[in-house]
Amino acid sequence: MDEDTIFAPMTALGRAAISTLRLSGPATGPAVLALAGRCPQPRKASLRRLRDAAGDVLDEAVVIWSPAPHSYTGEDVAELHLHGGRAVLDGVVEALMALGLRMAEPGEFSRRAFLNGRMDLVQAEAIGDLVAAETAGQRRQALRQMEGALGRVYEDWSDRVAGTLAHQEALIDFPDEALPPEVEAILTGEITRLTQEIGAHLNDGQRGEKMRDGLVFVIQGAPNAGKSTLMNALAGRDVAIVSPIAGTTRDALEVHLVLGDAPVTLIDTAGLRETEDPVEAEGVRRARARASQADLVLSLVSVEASDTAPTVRDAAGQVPTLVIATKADLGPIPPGTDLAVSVIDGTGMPALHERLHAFARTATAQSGPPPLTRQRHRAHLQQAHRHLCLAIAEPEPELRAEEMRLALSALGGITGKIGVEALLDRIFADFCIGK
Ligand SMILES: Nc1nc2c(c(=O)[nH]1)N(C=O)[C@@H](CNc1ccc(C(=O)N[C@@H](CCC(=O)O)C(=O)O)cc1)CN2
Ligand SMILES: Nc1nc2c(ncn2[C@@H]2O[C@H](COP(=O)(O)OP(=O)(O)OP(=O)(O)O)[C@@H](O)[C@H]2O)c(=O)[nH]1
Ligand SMILES: [Mg+2]
Repeated sequence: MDEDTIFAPMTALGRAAISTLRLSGPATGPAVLALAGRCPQPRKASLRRLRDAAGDVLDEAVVIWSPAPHSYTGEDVAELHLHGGRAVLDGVVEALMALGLRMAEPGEFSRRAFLNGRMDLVQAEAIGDLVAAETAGQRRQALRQMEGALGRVYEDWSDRVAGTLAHQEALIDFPDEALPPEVEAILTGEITRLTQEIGAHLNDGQRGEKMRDGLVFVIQGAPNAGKSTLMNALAGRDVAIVSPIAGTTRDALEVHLVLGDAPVTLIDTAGLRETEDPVEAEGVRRARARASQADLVLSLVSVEASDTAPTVRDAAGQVPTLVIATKADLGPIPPGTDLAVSVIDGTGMPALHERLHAFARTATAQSGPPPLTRQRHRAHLQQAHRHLCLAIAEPEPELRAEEMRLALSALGGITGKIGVEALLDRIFADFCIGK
């Protein structure tokens, strides 16, 4: 399969100034020769007319030919930068298929780059993240990971476990040799340090995962508290229907915001109350479900209402909650609220913005060593951590070495140096065609 020569559009399909295709694999050179008449100089942009098998001109294109291994995939690669258009693309695709090339699967170019040793899995995942990045914070995190900072952390742990494993095996193989008695203590000390470092990385408040996936803020409160009005004000547009009738919002409505560098999904929900109406009751159920999964609940209490702030705070349970008095223009602020706002006269809105920014900043803070960025890494690290803890507690040298081998293979699976085959489909299937 990797002997195939593949091609795909690199740019999204549709009307655009340029559309690009790339080819990768051993038949790239012959294909360029067939389309462009001759092969251009390596890694120099050259302008060529592309022709189909019948000799009809398809387009003029800037062609870049990069022979292996000096290319993105590490194979022979060519890029065709076309004026494009539907008929041009169709013509080029038809010509390439006739030459025995096939369309690439999503992520197949990057998969080949990985298999050819051009990047490790953590870097490949970072490229996917960079393509998807929507905020400056996500971009910085992905770039840092792409440049290898996170992979190096995992490589370093992997090397250290391998080192202690080698010593552990020496203890097994040469039990009677004159190894200093403190060797065992040194090994245990090193494994303990490793569990502490990995433990601290796992226990980082999910800052990296939250930067990558985005934070979720849920607006909750009694009917008519002003939830939809506040959602519209924070979104800066008219997303949700607002009315003086209690029970207006039924479905949870989402908007995407960028607070500082962090992506945030803000969700407006149905007002919480006991109701006979099955549709509204389902809305209330969904509101509670969303709030229980949130990073932050904005719990709204109208100054007109009789329910008190402490009751509202208790209702939110474990989730961090900001209790906000709404409609501050209509009366005195109830005690126990964190903040009072009025969307009518603007009271408290700058303060609310600041609180939300501060929360997002803290929850995704990027200072210090690179944070954990995805669930896949977390799962491997949890396994490695568990096996290292078992190794510390294990008195039997052979069994201890076995725990360390399991820890090593869990760590190796992160960067892809060990036991990787089964992972590839999962990782690269999420990529775009052409990446
Ligand atoms: N036109 C174009 N833009 C692109 C890409 C691409 O493949 N083509 N990339 C990907 O989709 C990214 C850049 N990644 C790349 C990484 C390495 C090489 C490469 O050919 N490296 C060689 C030669 C380096 C050099 O010219 O100095 C090497 O490392 O040996 C190319 C692209 C983003 N922009
Ligand atoms: N005076 C004043 N009225 C407000 C303010 N915010 C909202 N309202 C009014 O309060 C009423 C209810 O507002 P909504 O935003 O629809 O309330 P809700 O919490 O989404 O209500 P449900 O969707 O029914 O749960 C509307 O008539 C709004 O115009 C405010 O800050 N001051
Ligand atoms: Mg509403």
